[in-house]
Amino acid sequence: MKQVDVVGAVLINGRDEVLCALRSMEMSLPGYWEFPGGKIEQGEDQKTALIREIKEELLCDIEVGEFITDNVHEYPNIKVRLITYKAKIISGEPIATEHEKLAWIQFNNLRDLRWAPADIPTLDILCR
Ligand SMILES: Nc1nc2c([nH]c(=O)n2[C@H]2C[C@H](O)[C@@H](COP(=O)(O)OP(=O)(O)OP(=O)(O)O)O2)c(=O)[nH]1
Repeated sequence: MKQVDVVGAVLINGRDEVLCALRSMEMSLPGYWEFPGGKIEQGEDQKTALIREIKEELLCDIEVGEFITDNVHEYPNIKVRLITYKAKIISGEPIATEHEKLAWIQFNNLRDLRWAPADIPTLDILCR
C-alpha cells in the first residue's frame, strides 16, 4: 500500500488552546478534524516541510518546537505516517485557505471533535 509521510503542527496559543482544522468536502477524509500540515516533499526535512505547509495553508509563520510523536495509520487505501510537533505562530493570523474552518480549542475539549484516525496517538499524548 502507498505510504505518505505527513507532518502536522499542534499550534498552541497563550490561552492553552490548540488550532484544529476541519477537512473540507474537497479533501480526502472530509468532515474530520486534523492538525494543519501536509506531505513532506522528497529530500525535505520535517521542520522545513511543516513551516512551508503552514505558510501555504494558513498564510502565517510558525516556530517549530517539541517533537510529539511519529506513527503510521493504515486507512483503507493509503498508509499515513503522521509526525507531529508543537509549534507557535510568530507572525500573521491563521486563515483557512483549504480547510472548511479553523477553531482554537482548549486542551480539555480536544477529544470532543471527530479526529482523523491517524491523529489519535498525538491526542493521547496531548490529553494525558
Ligand atoms: N495535514 C494533515 N493530514 C493528515 C492528518 N491526519 C491524517 O490522517 N492526515 C492525512 C490526510 C491526507 O491523506 C494526508 C495529508 O495530505 P495533505 O494535507 O498534504 O494533502 P491533501 O489534503 O491534499 O491530501 P489528499 O486530499 O490528496 O489525500 O494525511 C493531520 O493531522 N494533518
